[in-house]
Amino acid sequence: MDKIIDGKKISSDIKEELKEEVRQLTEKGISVTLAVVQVGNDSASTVYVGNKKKACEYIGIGSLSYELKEETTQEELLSLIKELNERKDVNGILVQLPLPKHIKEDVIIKAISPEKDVDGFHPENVGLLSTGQKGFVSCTPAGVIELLKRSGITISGKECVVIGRSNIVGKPMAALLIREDATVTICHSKTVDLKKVAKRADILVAAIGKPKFINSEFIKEGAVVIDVGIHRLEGKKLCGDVDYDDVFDLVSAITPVPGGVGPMTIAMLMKNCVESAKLKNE
Ligand SMILES: Nc1nc2c(c(=O)[nH]1)N[C@@H](CN(C=O)c1ccc(C(=O)N[C@@H](CCC(=O)O)C(=O)O)cc1)CN2
Repeated sequence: MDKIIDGKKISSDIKEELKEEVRQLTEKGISVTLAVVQVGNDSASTVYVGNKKKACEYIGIGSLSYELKEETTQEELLSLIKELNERKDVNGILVQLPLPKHIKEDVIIKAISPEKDVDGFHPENVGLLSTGQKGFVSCTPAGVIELLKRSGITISGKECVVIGRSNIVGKPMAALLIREDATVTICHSKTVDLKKVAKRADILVAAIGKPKFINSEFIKEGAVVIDVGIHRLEGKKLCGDVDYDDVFDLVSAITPVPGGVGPMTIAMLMKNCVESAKLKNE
């Protein structure tokens, strides 16, 4: 097993597999189309949306692009989603987050048809995951599971600690680890003695949103460390929630930032798009 978990390589393997799958679907007359919606011009979102469209193009997934201005109202966005829900030629809808402050994310997420919710954010899909049923799973945590499995890291029976309880990462991450038969603890800002709890982890998932917050004092020797954070430091260098250099000698495996979990988010989105097209044509 490599010590550095290469998300770039693993995501690129997944994209190759999906390319072949889409080729076979096309032969059967099944097309895959993702509608990509961005409201406003947050620079990071523009990069992510651009990378999603590039991935679609590479795999052979059609993409429809909607670049809406910052002042777009919630009603206008809801009306676009209604139109996309009804379109027979669209099987996936993605609304890039964060949305401008005047638009309620939960209202928008709920408006997307669960069958087209390739982000896995709709409460119906979240409910299916937490009750152990089939549905779309949020791409970042799904990507973490895929990284672990494809790196030969056993999850079953392991003590896993997830730091962060967001609806998009922390909570679905915990549900997925439970589904893989891990023993899971979720920590958050009110956790008493975070270092002590984190040090229990065989697999530690950091999704706190604080640059280089996790140092060697949080790590048990030999732990696997998965860093979900992405922060742009002054001078534009990227780092994660984990102080990579400080923990490196202690861990048995670790995801870098960039090149770890980030690229997996897009690969898993592509996987969900292909899945939704297959389900529609069953
Ligand atoms: N509708 C959604 N919005 C957002 C999601 C999401 O899954 N669905 N997740 C994040 C942003 N995100 C995808 O949209 C995302 C973040 C990071 C990466 C990535 O590949 N990161 C690279 C570094 C890229 C860079 O140079 O900035 C890496 O870690 O190697 C992909 C997707 C919030 N919004």
